[in-house]
Amino acid sequence: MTTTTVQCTRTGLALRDVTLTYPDGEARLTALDRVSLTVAPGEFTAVAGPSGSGKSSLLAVAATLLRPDSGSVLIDGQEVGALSEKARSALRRERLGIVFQQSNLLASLTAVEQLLVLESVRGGKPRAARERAEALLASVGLDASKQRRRPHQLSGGERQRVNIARALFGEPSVLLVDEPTSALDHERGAQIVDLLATITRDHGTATVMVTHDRDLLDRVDRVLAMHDGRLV
Ligand SMILES: Nc1ncnc2c1ncn2[C@@H]1O[C@H](COP(=O)(O)OP(=O)(O)OP(=O)(O)O)[C@@H](O)[C@H]1O
Repeated sequence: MTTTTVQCTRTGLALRDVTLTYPDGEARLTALDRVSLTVAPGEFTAVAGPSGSGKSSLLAVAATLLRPDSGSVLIDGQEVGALSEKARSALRRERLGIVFQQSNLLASLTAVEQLLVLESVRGGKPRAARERAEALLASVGLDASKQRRRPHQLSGGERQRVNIARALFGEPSVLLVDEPTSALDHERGAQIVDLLATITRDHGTATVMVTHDRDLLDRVDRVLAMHDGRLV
């Protein structure tokens, strides 16, 4: 019998010597060039760099959505490359929270339902799940009336808060966030980054935020610069 639930302690995220290439006509384009990175639980790391430097590719590999050509990815000490597709998706569900650049909220669902839909997939107890979803949304700054709104009735910053709460709903060890401030003005962007810093501390997540907003980098524990697929 194959076990899909991964039993391991929280040690965060590690990438070791990761290289990723994409097909580019006859040749291959190197998007990640021997990248190594460790993010401990409770640590908030930003990856900054110009457009095309490989930031989203780094996040996709860490999110186990792309397999690197070589090197390894460890989530809570578990080597991802060694896992079957089924075990990888279980690991993703149980260990990873992902906030994508585009808000991929479902148009017909209220904020609280965006979280509850995940629980219905998991088959948990509805009442406890609702209470937890409401508490999480409140903790990211959405009051009861906003929790009942659909995405088009919320501002960009509020939608981003729903995205973040949804990513936290599965109690992830590793939180991966792609350009969370790109659609926001400076003040709202700063509030979102401060929120991510608080979450990292309170939930003990190993958080990686990709950004090219240099003004917000003094709010994180560590900044890594990406250039031409390399971390420098
Ligand atoms: N699916 C793909 N097929 C081929 N090349 C790709 C693919 N995705 C990305 N690339 C290339 O890989 C390199 C890294 O892209 P990536 O999206 O990781 O950069 P980025 O730093 O996230 O950029 P941005 O800040 O503009 O989002 C770029 O040269 C890009 O053109």
